[in-house]
Amino acid sequence: MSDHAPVPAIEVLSAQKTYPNGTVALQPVDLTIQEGEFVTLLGPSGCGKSTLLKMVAGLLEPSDGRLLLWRKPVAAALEGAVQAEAKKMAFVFQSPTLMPWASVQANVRLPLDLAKVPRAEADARVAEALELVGLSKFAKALPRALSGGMQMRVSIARGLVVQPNLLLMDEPFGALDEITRHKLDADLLELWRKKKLTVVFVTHSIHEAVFLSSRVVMMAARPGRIVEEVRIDAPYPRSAEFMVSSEFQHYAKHLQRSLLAASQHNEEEHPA
Ligand SMILES: Nc1ncnc2c1ncn2[C@@H]1O[C@H](COP(=O)(O)OP(=O)(O)OP(=O)(O)O)[C@@H](O)[C@H]1O
Repeated sequence: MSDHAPVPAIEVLSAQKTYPNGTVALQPVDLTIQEGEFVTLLGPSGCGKSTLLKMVAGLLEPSDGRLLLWRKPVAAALEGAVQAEAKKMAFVFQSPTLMPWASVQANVRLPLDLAKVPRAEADARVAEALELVGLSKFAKALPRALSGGMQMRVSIARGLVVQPNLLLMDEPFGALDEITRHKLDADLLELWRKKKLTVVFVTHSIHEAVFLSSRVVMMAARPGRIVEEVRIDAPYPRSAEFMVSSEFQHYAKHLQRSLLAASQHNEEEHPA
C-alpha cells in the first residue's frame, strides 16, 4: 500500500453484539467508512443502528470482532483527544440533554471544561461553535427559553466545540417537526462540507437518508445486520430542489423496497 493511500476513518471488522440478557443486537458486521463520507444507518426499530454507532464511539464494547478508527482500536485512537493534533470524535444524541440551570454558552463549554481547556481559549471556541450553528445571539439564554430545534443546535454546538474529525449522530432530529428537521438537515450538510467532517448519522427516515448521505447503509432486525449499501451519487450542495427531483424519488423508491423486503424477510423467519 502506498504511503498516500487514504486511511479509512472507521473500520468495523466482524463486530458482533450480544447484550448480557442474551439479545443478539448485531450479527457480525463489516463496514468501512472513508474520511469525508456522510454515511447514514437506516433501518427499522431494533435493527441495531444505535448499538453499532455506540460501538464506533467506544461507548459499547463488541462481544466479538474489532472496530478501528483511523486504523487504531477505538480507545487508542481517541486517547489524548485534548491535544490539538489528536483525532477527535463527537457524539450527538437524540435528545439534547442540556443542563437546564446553565446558559447556552456554559452548556456548549462543558466538554472543554471537563478537558481543562483554559478559559480564554474555551470561550473563543464556544463562540465559534455557536456561530456555526447560528446561535451567537443566544449565548446567555437558558435552554428553556429555546425551541426544540434551537436546543438541538446547542447540542450540535457542544459536539463541534471539540473540533471533531468524526461526528456521530443518533437520530438527532427525530423529535422535531418536518420543517425544522429539514432546515437542520440542510445546515448540517453545510457544516459537513465546510469542516470536512466524516459523519455517521442514524435515522428511520428514508427521505432524510437520501437527502443527506453519500452512502446509505440499510439494516434489518432480528438479528440486526447490514442488508444493503446504496451510494447516493447526486452532487452536493443539495438543495430543496433535489428533494422533488426524479433522481431523489428513484433512490427513495429503491430504499423503500429494500426496507420492505428486509422487513418481510424478518417476519417469515421470526413471526411476531
Ligand atoms: N442494553 C440493552 N440490553 C438488552 N437489549 C438491548 C439493549 N440495548 C438495545 N437492546 C436490544 O438490541 C436490539 C438493537 O437495539 P438498538 O437500539 O441498537 O436498535 P435501533 O436500530 O437503534 O432501534 P431504534 O431505531 O428503535 O432506536 C433491540 O432488540 C433492542 O431491544
